[in-house]
Amino acid sequence: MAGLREIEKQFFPLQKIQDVIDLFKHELKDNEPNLTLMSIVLGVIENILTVNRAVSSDADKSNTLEPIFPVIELSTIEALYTKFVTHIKRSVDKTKFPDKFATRELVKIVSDVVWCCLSKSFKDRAHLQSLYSFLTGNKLDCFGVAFAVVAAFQILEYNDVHLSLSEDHAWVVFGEDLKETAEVTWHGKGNEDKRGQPITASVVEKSWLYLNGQPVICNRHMEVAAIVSGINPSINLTVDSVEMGSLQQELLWLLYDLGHLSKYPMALGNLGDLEEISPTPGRPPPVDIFEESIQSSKVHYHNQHVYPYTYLGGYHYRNHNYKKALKAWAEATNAVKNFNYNREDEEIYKEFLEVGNDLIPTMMKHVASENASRIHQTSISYDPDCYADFLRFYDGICEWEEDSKTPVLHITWAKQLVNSLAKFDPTVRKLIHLISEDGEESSSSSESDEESEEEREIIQDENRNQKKKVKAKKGKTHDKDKSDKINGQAEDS
Ligand SMILES: CC1(C)CN=C(N2CCN(c3ncnc4sc(C(F)(F)C(F)(F)F)cc34)CC2)S1
Repeated sequence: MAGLREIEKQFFPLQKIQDVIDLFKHELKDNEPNLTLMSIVLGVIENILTVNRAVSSDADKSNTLEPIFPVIELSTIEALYTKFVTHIKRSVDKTKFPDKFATRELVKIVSDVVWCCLSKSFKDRAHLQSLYSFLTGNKLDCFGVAFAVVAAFQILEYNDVHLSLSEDHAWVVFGEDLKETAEVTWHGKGNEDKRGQPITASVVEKSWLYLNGQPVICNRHMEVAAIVSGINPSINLTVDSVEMGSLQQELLWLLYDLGHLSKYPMALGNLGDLEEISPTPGRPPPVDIFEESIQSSKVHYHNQHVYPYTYLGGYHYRNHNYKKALKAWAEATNAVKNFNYNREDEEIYKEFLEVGNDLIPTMMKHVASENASRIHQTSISYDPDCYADFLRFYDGICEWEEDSKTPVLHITWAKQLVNSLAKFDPTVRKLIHLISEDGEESSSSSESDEESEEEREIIQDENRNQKKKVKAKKGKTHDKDKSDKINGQAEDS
């Protein structure tokens, strides 16, 4: 790939959101959309609208209706574009790699070409995902490094190297019919990077971090979807740039209409979140988009993705549809239960920790206070479906922990389970049938005192097991802050 093509230059200067949409529309018509150009353009705009927000000295535009979209000059973009292309072409001697397809050795070299320029400072800050961040600040986050490697291979004219995405990690696939894999970036904190290594079946099996072999394998158009999905409109922890959010939303609808989100559940989830914040007239409601995300995971990834359900659960929780939230969360643990939890799966652990120990307890409290004022029948604490989904949520967490090297549950989980369980009315606890996987039914019409006796046994078992586990864990290595918590708990309990 040489310098910018004449046709690309004609879109500049970019002066409004529509100009960016037009540029992306043009690039997406091409079977080799220019990843480097689009990443730099989005990075420049994001930087101006979130990091270095220009506030005019006279009437501060931010309090008028007038948009503050920056003017993006061709010269700015071309200088950065040339810098990246030159850096890549100067660092890789293609004559040594005559093959049409990339080799593992070449993937490692290109990963090193990106890696060697990175500053060792913070990597999990916001706005470090684009080539703009790489070229102006020598900083990239985990996703950004993997994307930069793929963009570099496009410049080197290899069309077999593509981005492979799980729900918390990125790597590349390459070679004839993409059957090779390689780590090109790091993951998480305190983990040695494994760059250059293949992702083997034993690493992938029952691993959420590698989605049990069902990652999103991108083509060039889905790689454009990944950089659009990776746009971060946040100005700070509480304020988002309206213009950046609108640009992301419109670009995601463009990609959606072209069919490039159909196999990308997280991008659909991101779009659903944006539609909740600011609905686009004539477009489907957020729940339909979250449903498409779930369907995409079912159809293309054997329902192994978890985030589609937590997107939906979060949406229903925020909108006080507590019954539907519980159903989505039960389906989320139904997906995660097939994995074995390990120390690199912390992100999904934190999701479920928040659901089990914050969102559900808050919901049950909220509902309890509502009960006083509302007719009982409609409340979730009287609804057997809700109770069943509540139990399925925890059953999935327990099955996730089974056979895992790293424990999931600790005393706080058991305490919150007991608190939430007690918020369901005793009558509702008689109305459900517990059917085990081998179809064996346990009677549900048992007398309440027998039932509550049985439940007391379950809870006592749980506490006994927890105490055993907590004692055992004292000697076992675990992720730092959790073991501190557990040891702390052990003292209290
Ligand atoms: C339901 C949620 C808690 C709300 N946001 C969620 N996101 C936000 C967006 N997000 C994503 N959205 C689009 N694409 C990707 S690729 C990716 C990743 F593979 F992990 C990477 F590349 F390592 F960072 C992450 C991610 C990660 C998950 S999950």
